[in-house]
Amino acid sequence: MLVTGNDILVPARAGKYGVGSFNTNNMEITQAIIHTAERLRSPVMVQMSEGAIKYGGQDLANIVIDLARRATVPVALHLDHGSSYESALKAIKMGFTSVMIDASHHDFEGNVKETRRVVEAAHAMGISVESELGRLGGIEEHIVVDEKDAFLTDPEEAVQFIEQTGTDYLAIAIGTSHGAFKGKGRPYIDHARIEKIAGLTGIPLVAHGSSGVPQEIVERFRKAGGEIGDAAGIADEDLQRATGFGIAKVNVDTDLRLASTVGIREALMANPKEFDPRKIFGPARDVMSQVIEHKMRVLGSVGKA
Ligand SMILES: O=C(COP(=O)(O)O)NO
Ligand SMILES: [Ca+2]
Ligand code: NA
Ligand SMILES: [Zn+2]
Repeated sequence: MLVTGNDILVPARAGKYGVGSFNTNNMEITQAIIHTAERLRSPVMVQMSEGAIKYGGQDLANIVIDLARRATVPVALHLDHGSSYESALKAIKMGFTSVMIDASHHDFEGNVKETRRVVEAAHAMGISVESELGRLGGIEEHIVVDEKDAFLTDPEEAVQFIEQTGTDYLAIAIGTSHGAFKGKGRPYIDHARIEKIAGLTGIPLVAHGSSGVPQEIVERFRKAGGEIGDAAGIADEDLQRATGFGIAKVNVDTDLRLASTVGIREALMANPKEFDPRKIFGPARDVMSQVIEHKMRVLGSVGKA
């Protein structure tokens, strides 16, 4: 069933488990996310960035909304990294049931102002809101945040920010970053900071940049002709510790990008004569499903629906 982000995340925070929020850009990715959630009886969030909206528009949103409505587990459609009030409102009009306003590149007051505007409008329409305090490293699709500017979330500021905005859930900067190269080897996650913020706040917390970049998938990507440097993601045990404190929404995009590309590359390599798109895009679903299943088991959302 199609539900709001709060319907999924408030129980997750209370139950100290995480729920995957997976980015989609087409039908096959959407099917892999929702069918795997149904198979494992797991709640799930499907998210579209502004880039995905540019790429697939209402067509893609309608695929997600229809699959979500027919799903036998709770599914929310979430706007990832909404960059403005207008973008958030447009997503709500498109049928999204959860929106992020990412105004974390503004100063505190600017972020509060923009976030509160979205919260008031979204709440008036029964939609829940994610906002962000602190700046992730790595590439945010429209904002390049280089290491020196990436600053971690201050726990006391987080309390103030939540009070002044009414945000339903909060993305915090705790050491993760977007993309396939999250720092040398195992990225540093500030568990003490997560524990402190969770201790001072009661709302679901969000971890961005939470792809694990499994080495097995990276190897398969290379073997199937893909080129990638020494890629690294967040370790499973780091995610498990984080969800134990209060991280309830866990964003995953890179793992599905790698998994779907592995499926397609392997299909093309194995059968040079193949030109039936179902035989080329279909295998991507299977590889993505394995990656999604692993993530849901790590987060503890299996059987929670
Ligand atoms: O935070 C993410 C995705 O992060 P990854 O690149 O680690 O999948 N989307 O908002
Ligand atoms: Ca941001
Ligand atoms: Na988001
Ligand atoms: Zn993100």
